[in-house]
Order: sequence, then structure tokens, then C-alpha cells
Amino acid sequence: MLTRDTLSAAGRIVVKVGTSTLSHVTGKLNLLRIEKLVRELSDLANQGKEIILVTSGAVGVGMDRLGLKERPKTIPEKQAAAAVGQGILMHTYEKMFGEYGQIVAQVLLTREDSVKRQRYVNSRNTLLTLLRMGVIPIINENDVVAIDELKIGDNDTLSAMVASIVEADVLIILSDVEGVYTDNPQNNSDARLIPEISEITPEIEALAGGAGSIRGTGGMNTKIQAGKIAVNSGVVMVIASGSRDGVVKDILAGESVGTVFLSKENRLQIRKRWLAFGARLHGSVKVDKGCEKAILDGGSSLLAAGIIEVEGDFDHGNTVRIITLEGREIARGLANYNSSDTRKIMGAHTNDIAGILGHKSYDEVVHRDNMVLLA
Ligand SMILES: Nc1ncnc2c1ncn2[C@@H]1O[C@H](COP(=O)(O)OP(=O)(O)O)[C@@H](O)[C@H]1O
Ligand SMILES: N[C@@H](CCC(=O)OP(=O)(O)O)C(=O)O
Repeated sequence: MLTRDTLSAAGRIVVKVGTSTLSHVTGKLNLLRIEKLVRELSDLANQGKEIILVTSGAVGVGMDRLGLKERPKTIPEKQAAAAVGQGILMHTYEKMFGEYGQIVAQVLLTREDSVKRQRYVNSRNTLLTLLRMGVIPIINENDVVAIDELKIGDNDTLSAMVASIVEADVLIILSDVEGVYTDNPQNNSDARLIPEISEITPEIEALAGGAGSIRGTGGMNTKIQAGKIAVNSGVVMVIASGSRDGVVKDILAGESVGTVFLSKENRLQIRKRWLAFGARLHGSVKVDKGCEKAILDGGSSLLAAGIIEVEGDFDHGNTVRIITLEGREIARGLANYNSSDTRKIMGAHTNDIAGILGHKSYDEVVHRDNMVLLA
């Protein structure tokens, strides 16, 4: 069981901040609060932690800039507000993070990026590359283009999907409440904070109400649903107040802040189980002795140079077996190239891939991050 004590070791952290935390009741940005959050996250990045920020606020900030007093009802109006607000948000983050020497990147995702296999692998690879480069990805849903039926619809769910895609250690959801209460604290002054949720039962789900303001979207409901995605992906989730000074630091110190959702298995166990037993296998690649040793003993990715045979028909993003000359399966992983391209580049040096295919999207045929050893 992953508990609060494990949080001090968290290396990859997703923080989600809601509109109610980012803005004042006037609808304008709460600059002091954003500044504090940026400073805290920058300090964690300076400590070597990998940080991803999922930010809401595009629609709210856009509404304010456009002088709209009510949340827009039509989709084009919402999208227009988001288009205006997203730019303002990014400008603010870019400026503030820049002051602390941090590089940020805007990443706008839609539902398809997490459900379509190829897009999932692409989003994952891009996010992991940004983290490796020391960049802080700042993510929001692509409200401007997402059609309503295809939308994730709320950033609580989006942040849990992101945490699952990048296999984060912890997801911290910052809101305008201290955590999950026995009832909506805005309506019931007797409501008490629940410090720990080890299982999301129907009773827990029934406690959650909708948003507390016209600015927020899902209320506690979507946060509990996010909790389900997180704990089933091996990610510990904490809901806490975004107005508390040093909130992220305190959570990572294992302090009893907000509500923690415990995870039964860690992400590696879950991912390994899925890659090893859950994923549909689409083919296999046979590797030479040097490549076998590099994968088993050297922690290497699978490079085209080590491949001597390709079996089956697979697409980019499908799971393939990696087998030895003797036919022993040593690993499984997600292929960066389809079977036909892999056949063309097998045996070739990484530098020659572009010449052979006319493009080179990846150096590796299977990246180590997307591989599980079976031997
Ligand atoms: N059981 C509950 N415990 C805590 N808050 C709740 C509960 N049920 C409903 N809420 C409401 O959820 C709100 C937080 O969600 P929301 O307004 O969407 O904020 P955010 O912008 O941070 O996502 C709280 O302000 C509160 O009014
Ligand atoms: N993508 C939307 C946020 C949707 C959302 O979930 O908002 P919130 O409940 O404030 O986290 C926006 O940027 O306005």
C-alpha cells in the first residue's frame, strides 16, 4: 500500500490547480497565490523533482477579459473565452516561472490523447522528453478545438489521466477546500474533513457534491472520479487547499494535509502487470547477442541495430515481444515504429534511420521507459 510516508521519495509530481484557486471571486487572476505556487514548484524542480502542472482557468480568465458576467452557455462562446484565457494564463506562467529560471511548455490535450493508443504513446513520449530536458509542462484541455462529446470535460479527470500516462508518483489537486468533507462544507457547517481514503466506496462517492462556484467545473464529484483513475494507476492522490502556504512541500513531507487517496499497488507493479500480461501482443522482434546483453544487463533501449528478424504485423504504439536468437522472450514493450518500418531499419545504425525511411521519429525501436523485462 502506498501511504503518505512514501511521498517524500516522490520524484515525479503532477499538481492540478483549479480555477477557484487561481482567481479571485471577481474572476481576475489571484497573482499572489499563483506567484507562491510557482515559487514552490520552482524550488521543487531545483531539488531535482520532475513537475507537471495541470492548470484550469482558461475559460474563467477569458470570461473576465471579455467582460462576460456569466459562464458562457454555447460551445463557441466557451471556446472563444478559452482561446482568450489560455494565452493570458500561459503568459503569466511563462513570466513567473521564467523569473525562477524554469523553462515551461504549453501542452494542450484532448480525450483522444489518452484513449487512442498512438496518441497516448505520443503524449507520453513528449511529456517524458520535456521532463528529461528539465522543462515544466503546463497542461490544460484543448478547450478551443475539443468538441463537447469528445471532451474530458474537467481538469480533475485530465490531471489523473496525465498522472497515469507519465506514471507519476503523486497527484496533488489544489482547490478552494481543504479536502473531501463528510458533506459540502459550503452548505453544511458540521461537515468534517476526511484525512484518508483507502477505498473509494459508493458511500464516499455519495458525499461528493458539485462545484462550489460558477468558476469551478466539477466540484468534489470529478475529484473523487479522478481519485479512482489515480489509485488504479498506482498514483497516490492528495486533495488540499491551494491557499495554504507551502502546501505542496508539506504534502511531500508526509504531513497530514488535506485528503489522501491511498494506492494499493505501486505504478511499476501495475505497469509491469499490464505490459507483461494485459496488453495484446502484436508481434515480436528477434535480437542479437549484444543487444540481448545490453537490454538485460545494461538497462538499454531496443535499437534497430540489434534487431535481426521481425515477426508479425504491428503498428506504432503496439506491444511487441523481444526475443533472443534461441527464441526466449526476454522483454515486452511498446514499439515506436510499425513492423514494416522496423523490417526496413533492422540492423541499421540509428544515424541511418532517417536515410532509410525518409524520416526518423525516434532513436529507439522500443524505449526503455516503455519496456518490461521478463527474463
Ligand atoms: N463533500 C465535499 N467536500 C468538499 N467539497 C465539496 C464537497 N461536495 C462538494 N464540494 C464543493 O467542491 C468545491 C471544489 O470544487 P470546484 O468548485 O470545482 O473547484 P476547482 O476549481 O478547484 O476544481 C468546493 O468549493 C465545495 O463547494
Ligand atoms: N479547461 C477548463 C477547466 C475545466 C475545469 O475542470 O475547471 P476547474 O474545476 O476549475 O478545475 C479551463 O481551463 O477553463
